[in-house]
Amino acid sequence: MRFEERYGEAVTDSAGKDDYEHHGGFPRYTPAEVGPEYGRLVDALRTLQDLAVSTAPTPEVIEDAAERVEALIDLLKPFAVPEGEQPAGRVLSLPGRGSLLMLPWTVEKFDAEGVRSRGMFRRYHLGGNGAAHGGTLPLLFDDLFGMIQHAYGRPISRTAYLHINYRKITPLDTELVVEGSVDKVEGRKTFISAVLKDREGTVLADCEALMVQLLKGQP
Ligand SMILES: CCCCCCCCCCCC(=O)SCCNC(=O)CCNC(=O)[C@H](O)C(C)(C)COP(=O)(O)OP(=O)(O)OC[C@H]1O[C@@H](n2cnc3c(N)ncnc32)[C@H](O)[C@@H]1OP(=O)(O)O
Repeated sequence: MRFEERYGEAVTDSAGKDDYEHHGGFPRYTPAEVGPEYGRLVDALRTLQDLAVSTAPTPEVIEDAAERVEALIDLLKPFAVPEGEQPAGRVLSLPGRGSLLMLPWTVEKFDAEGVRSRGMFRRYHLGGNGAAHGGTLPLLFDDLFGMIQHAYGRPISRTAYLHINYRKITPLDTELVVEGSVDKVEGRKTFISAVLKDREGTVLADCEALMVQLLKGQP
């Protein structure tokens, strides 16, 4: 069953029940409806990112590629919309919710007990010597924590701190799983932790964070 079918109702329900005054100055985010062509585009753009950082073309090919990318920019530019209206980041069924910024991982558990997501770091996440760049792990954890506290029913909050322990090298092109949950809530503060493991269950990294609920109008 697709994530949207399984969890879309719960996500929409909790978003609808929120008192929006408690969401600081954030726009209202709702799941986006898109056709299969959107996932196709995002997937192609991810492969393009992989190739952009892993190829050494001739000057002629680079020139040709630059012209094609510039043509793509001209095609998409007229469709720019304000934050919250773009599908990117709001398509729950797609890896990384359809956002190029996010890790292309797929959520497979989303409830008050926690969130679990599965996927791979790709070539464009390379740090050095075959390992994922250290800066890509906070992105994975921070986005997971946003979802964890949303699934828990907490209002939109911002990360006050995020502490990662890098326990082992995080490999590229290898299926991994990350899972976390709320540890405790104290007033505006939500303490969350999560663990990144490989398929054998080896811990690659663990992370704990404090997220602070935004006050009315807080950016
Ligand atoms: C559809 C899909 C879902 C979609 C879901 C979408 C989710 C979107 C989530 C977006 C997440 C982000 O953007 S995160 C982006 C990265 N983070 C940021 O940019 C945050 C920048 N920092 C800030 O804005 C601020 O510092 C805040 C909001 C975090 C806190 O400031 P504040 O509101 O003035 O609160 P303040 O009084 O300082 O602190 C409140 C309490 O927290 C404690 N506290 C605050 N900071 C810390 C800290 N670093 N370490 C320890 N404790 C701290 C204080 O001691 C206090 O405890 P006590 O005295 O009460 O005990």
